[in-house]
Amino acid sequence: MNSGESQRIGNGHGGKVIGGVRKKSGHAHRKSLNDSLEGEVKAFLIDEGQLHTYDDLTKVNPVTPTTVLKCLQARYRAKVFYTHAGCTLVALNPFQPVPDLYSLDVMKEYHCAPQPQESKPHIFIVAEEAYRNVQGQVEPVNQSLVVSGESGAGKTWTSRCLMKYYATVAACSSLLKSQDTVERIEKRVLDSNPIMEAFGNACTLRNSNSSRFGKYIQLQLNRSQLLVGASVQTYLLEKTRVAGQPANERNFHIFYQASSDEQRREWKMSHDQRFDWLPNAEKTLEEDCFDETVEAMLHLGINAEKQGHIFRILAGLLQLGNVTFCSAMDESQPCDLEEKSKVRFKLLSDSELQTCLRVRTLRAGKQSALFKPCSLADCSVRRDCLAKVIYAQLFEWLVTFINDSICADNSTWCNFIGLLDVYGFECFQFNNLEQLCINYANEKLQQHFVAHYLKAQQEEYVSEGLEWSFVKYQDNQGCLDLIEGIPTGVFSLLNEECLLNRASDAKQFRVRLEKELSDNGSMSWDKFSKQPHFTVAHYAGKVSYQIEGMMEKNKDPVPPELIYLLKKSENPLLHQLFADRDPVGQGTRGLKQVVTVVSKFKNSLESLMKILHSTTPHYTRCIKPNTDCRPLTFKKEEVIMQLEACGIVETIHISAAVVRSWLVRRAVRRWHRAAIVLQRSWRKWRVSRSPGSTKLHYQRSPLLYADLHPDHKRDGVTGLNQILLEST
Ligand SMILES: Nc1ncnc2c1ncn2[C@@H]1O[C@H](COP(=O)(O)OP(=O)(O)OP(=O)(O)O)[C@@H](O)[C@H]1O
Repeated sequence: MNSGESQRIGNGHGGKVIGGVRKKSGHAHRKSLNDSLEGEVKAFLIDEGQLHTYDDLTKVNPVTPTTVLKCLQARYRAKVFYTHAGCTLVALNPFQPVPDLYSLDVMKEYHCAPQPQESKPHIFIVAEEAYRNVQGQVEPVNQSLVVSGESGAGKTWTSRCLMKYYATVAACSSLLKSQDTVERIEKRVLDSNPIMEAFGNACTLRNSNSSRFGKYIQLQLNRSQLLVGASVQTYLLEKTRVAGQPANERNFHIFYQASSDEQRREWKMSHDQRFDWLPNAEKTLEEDCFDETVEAMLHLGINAEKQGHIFRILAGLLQLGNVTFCSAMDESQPCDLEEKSKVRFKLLSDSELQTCLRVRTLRAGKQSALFKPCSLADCSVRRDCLAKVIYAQLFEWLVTFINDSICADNSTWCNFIGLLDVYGFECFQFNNLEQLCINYANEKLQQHFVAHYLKAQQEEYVSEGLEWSFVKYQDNQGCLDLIEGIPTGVFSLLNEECLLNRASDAKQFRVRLEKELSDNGSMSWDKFSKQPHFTVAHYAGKVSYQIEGMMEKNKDPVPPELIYLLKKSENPLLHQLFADRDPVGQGTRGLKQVVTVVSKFKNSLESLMKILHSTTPHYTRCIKPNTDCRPLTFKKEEVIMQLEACGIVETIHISAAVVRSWLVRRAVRRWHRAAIVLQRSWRKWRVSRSPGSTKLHYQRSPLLYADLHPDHKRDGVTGLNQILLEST
């Protein structure tokens, strides 16, 4: 997401840009690649011809960064892009279409397979497992598919595949009498994608179709497990992009889609007018498909009239971006508008807009008001602020509209499968509030992963009376306390600072942080840095955050006079977007009702975590094999950094420990005996599957049966209440 105006480390070519944090020096990476090319590792790697056959990394022995990397590399070379890593599916991005990998036939194959987990690793296994869990009604019935990875790794692609899978296997409409495609709910659910991507994605240095927001999509299923609706929740749209794009990047796709020659004619804009907020317009991307966006909008009920309002707003924003200011001759007067800025904004009264951008209104009581000319810099800030607030509100309106169009009535659905597509860890040369929020979200998800899978599994074995040799895992609670702790976490202190009726002072805030948080092991400071900053040791690596500008970003103030102006717009949609907005309730210094960016983000993340905790999660880690997005190119250094950042080796260790240390080594004998009983009384068992394990639940203790049939062979173990099987 946004790194402000800061320059990013590397440019997508140098290999230092971080989505999954690059936490080690080059030297350290070389070391981790070569550390153990001896003994067991050497012996394992000797049979290079076989490495691509390891479809589950828990079968690799020994599990080291080198062995895991080599297997993935061999599979990639063999054009095998999915590999299990215990409870996680690793998806390597091929960066080119792979014929028949996601075809209808392949979907059917996985959907109809008696044991899908025995088929080749594929994202459809994850999809099918989740789907069968819903059918099996084993608690928790609702499912979450968590897709993570750095920018360009393939999260959006994966989410789209998953949605298409459910829209196919859980299709409801074939049962309906209406053949009208507009009516088809699954089509409408899929149509939400091009709209959200047009308005929320942009071409960045790392990905030509980068999602600039996080999203959680709930696919709603009825009692017969048919898709009857969906809802979308979005997080942290990078709205700063609308009013300024990092060098060599672009604005949101929709601006390019809607400013073709044909569209310009319609909006009465000259075909050669240049827009400051439309950089790199000469680049034509696959994503610039206006017709698809418009068609999807129509399907979802955004009719031609509403579309007209939307596109007029977008055209107005581009015009606004061309407004520039220069100092007035007389300093006591408002700044002048540059000559080229005298275009008409068309959405608001021109004279009122020009006043609002250049003159601050200070209210003293209800009646009297003082007018103060803004500085040159302030004028630009107000212009950008106007654009950001309009675009963010428009995006929110679209999401609400989409939800109204695809969400099923509460009485018609009973379970859901949620797809979470979130941004990976970010670490740029300069990091600010956006990165802190994103990295905080990743810490929460990592904790969820650890808590759900690792901790829960260890506890489960203990409660089942099974022998378990504990595997160490990294607990990131300390880091979370540092960020979200009340009253002395970074977020709380930041909010406190923002509520004080005084101008923000980065140095002062830095001193406050040091005073309150110096005993937290996850926080540190570079004593030689001139810029006020703090460094957080995230589970995926250290990230330094600039303090300058952080308070302003957190307050995200919108001058009340801009909101008053927007409320008066003659564009019905723009008017509607701001009709209920209280102009003074937001971002005005000193007011209690200030809702800061971090408190909003923390609240929405807490709701998301609650949902995730109430579901059975399935994790997919997307890996970007090279930073240049080149087809079928595997850069070891790039991959290993991502594997380390998402803790995949640790995950494999634990999954492998689960399988080897007790499933196979100690308790397999008991399972041999129980299996035969299972075959006879299968119907009495309920099966729940997640990658890496299968659980069979029975009302009575499986141990009762364990002694009856001593000679049957399968890999698994009986606990006190469950039988756990190793997935093959
Ligand atoms: N399975 C796949 N097969 C073919 N191409 C793929 C696959 N996955 C990803 N890609 C290619 O990689 C590009 C980047 O993928 P995607 O947009 O899904 O990344 P992302 O992780 O969502 O990135 P961001 O966080 O920036 O949104 C896609 O536009 C597509 O060209």
